[in-house]
Amino acid sequence: MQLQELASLLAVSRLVGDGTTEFTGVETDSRKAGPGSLFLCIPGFVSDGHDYAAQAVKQGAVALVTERELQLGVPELIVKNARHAMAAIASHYYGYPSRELKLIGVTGTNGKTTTTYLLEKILSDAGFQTGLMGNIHVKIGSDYIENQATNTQESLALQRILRKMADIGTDYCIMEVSSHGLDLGRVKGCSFRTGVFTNLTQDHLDYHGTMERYHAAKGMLFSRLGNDYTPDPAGRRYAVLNADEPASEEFGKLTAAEVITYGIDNPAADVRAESIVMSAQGTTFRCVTFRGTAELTMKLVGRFNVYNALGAIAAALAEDIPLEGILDSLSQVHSVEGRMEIVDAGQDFLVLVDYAHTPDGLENALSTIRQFAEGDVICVFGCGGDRDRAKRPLMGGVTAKYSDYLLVTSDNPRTENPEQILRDIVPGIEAAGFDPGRYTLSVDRKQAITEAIRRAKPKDIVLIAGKGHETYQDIMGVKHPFDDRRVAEEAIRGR
Ligand SMILES: CC(=O)N[C@H]1[C@@H](OP(=O)(O)OP(=O)(O)OC[C@H]2O[C@@H](n3ccc(=O)[nH]c3=O)[C@H](O)[C@@H]2O)O[C@H](CO)[C@@H](O)[C@@H]1O[C@H](C)C(=O)N[C@@H](C)C(=O)N[C@H](CCC(=O)O)C(=O)O
Ligand SMILES: Nc1ncnc2c1ncn2[C@@H]1O[C@H](COP(=O)(O)OP(=O)(O)OP(=O)(O)O)[C@@H](O)[C@H]1O
Ligand SMILES: N[C@H](CCC[C@H](N)C(=O)O)C(=O)O
Ligand SMILES: [Mg+2]
Repeated sequence: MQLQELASLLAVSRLVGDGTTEFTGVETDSRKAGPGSLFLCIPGFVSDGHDYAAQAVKQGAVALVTERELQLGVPELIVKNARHAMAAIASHYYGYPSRELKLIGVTGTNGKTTTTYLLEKILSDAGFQTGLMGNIHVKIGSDYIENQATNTQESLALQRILRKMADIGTDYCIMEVSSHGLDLGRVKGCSFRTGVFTNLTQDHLDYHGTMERYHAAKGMLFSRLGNDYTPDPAGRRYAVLNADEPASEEFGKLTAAEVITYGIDNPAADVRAESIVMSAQGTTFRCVTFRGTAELTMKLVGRFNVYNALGAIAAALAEDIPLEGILDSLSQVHSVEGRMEIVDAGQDFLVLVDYAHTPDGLENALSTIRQFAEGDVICVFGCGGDRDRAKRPLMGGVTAKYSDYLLVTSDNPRTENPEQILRDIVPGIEAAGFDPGRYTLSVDRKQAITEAIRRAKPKDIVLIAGKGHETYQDIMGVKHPFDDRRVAEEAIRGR
């Protein structure tokens, strides 16, 4: 492709040098920029891509997209906003792949991974070729690539993945859309078929600053849904909204897409769960929809998973998948990796690994466990570093409310002092009036898990929260191998 072709994408841009310069690849990371590539200079949070342009040119980059003239001996396309330009360029370079498949985005504070997983199962069981993008892995055809990057990829990586999916004839791509992804324009250029909203509770205030701005970021997914009322079913757009969530009303107004709602409490929801019966083995409910009513028995536990199932059902019904088929698929799901996952090494108490890492996630996980607990509830948890600090005491308060014993430990401290993160959690535990003799603080997560398991008596439940499927612990930028499930198994065997 020639550089001048990209200049035509943006009205406010300026070409310096030979516009006919051909490039054969696009990169934002100088370390990967090879001969013949176009290097995009992105100003980041830690460093500025412009500072790496010279390195990229040295490695063979033949042209640059920049926000200021760099004069490095190669042609430059100077743009106002490199991040926005990246999204436009990525979409163009990869040939607008989201137009060649049906893209379903799931956003919300909690439940994105679970909902995408359920929807992918339903659609693939219905005979469609599916792709998946989320923070456990990226699935392209039958290839699974573990996702070590962000939940929602940068636009360049995202469009590249969508191109691969489109090329192998993928019918549906189901992806998690994070608030960072929306705010940083990572999904600009994505033509979404459907947006699904799960819920909005506190998280990521370090990034968004206020709940209002966090709310507004989530709303972007819905304001983006098509404005072009195509009568052809293939061109229709749907906003699948949780009718029990206050934010849904506004998201419904933001979108031109057809709104389909789901819920438990709101009787006006288009897809509802009635007569819910929950147990430690699973959940049964009557599913009342605009395409009939049927009963579902699923192995997923907790009221929050009823919501996740309803969101998936509503989105699948919009795709004309028969209700019986949908419920049949859901009844087969055992658990989603790292979400209320049982660790069984033959012990006489229950050990669960769950990804709850927000106050609401913990409230859901623990209140569900409390309903079934016959013995004590022992909870191991921590809070991630370089993330929302305001949620730390709240997480302390929630765990104190539902647990009999707490082991407060490190999650991913990242670049923060692990001891300080623990100190930020404690005021919430104290404010809840929790007995100081019933909690311990230790930055060593392995030790905390081992101690929790040593303490467990028959019929107790140990919840190890926060890291779910993660197979590493990020300490000062170094990812040390760590898997809560393996550590728990070892501790059980070592008892
Ligand atoms: C705050 C944030 O979103 N940061 C993301 C951002 O990093 P950054 O802006 O700091 O990038 P940077 O390191 O300063 O580099 C700037 C530019 O210089 C380039 N560079 C850098 C070094 C070099 O040697 N050569 C070079 O060319 C980089 O490739 C980049 O283009 O761009 C990086 C590259 O795409 C991301 O990996 C990184 O995500 C980090 C890992 C992150 O922690 N993100 C979190 C906050 C996040 O996005 N989370 C959401 C929320 C999940 C949820 O809902 O719970 C998610 O979607 O995952
Ligand atoms: N609908 C829901 N409402 C509230 N809590 C939920 C819901 N679904 C799951 N959870 C809790 O939140 C945790 C994370 O769930 P899941 O991974 O599906 O969310 P996510 O939105 O993908 O999270 P992330 O933003 O980190 O990608 C689960 O382990 C569970 O404890
Ligand atoms: N997508 C979330 C994951 C948090 C997982 C938890 N283990 C932590 O490190 O805080 C985030 O980036 O905030
Ligand atoms: Mg997720």
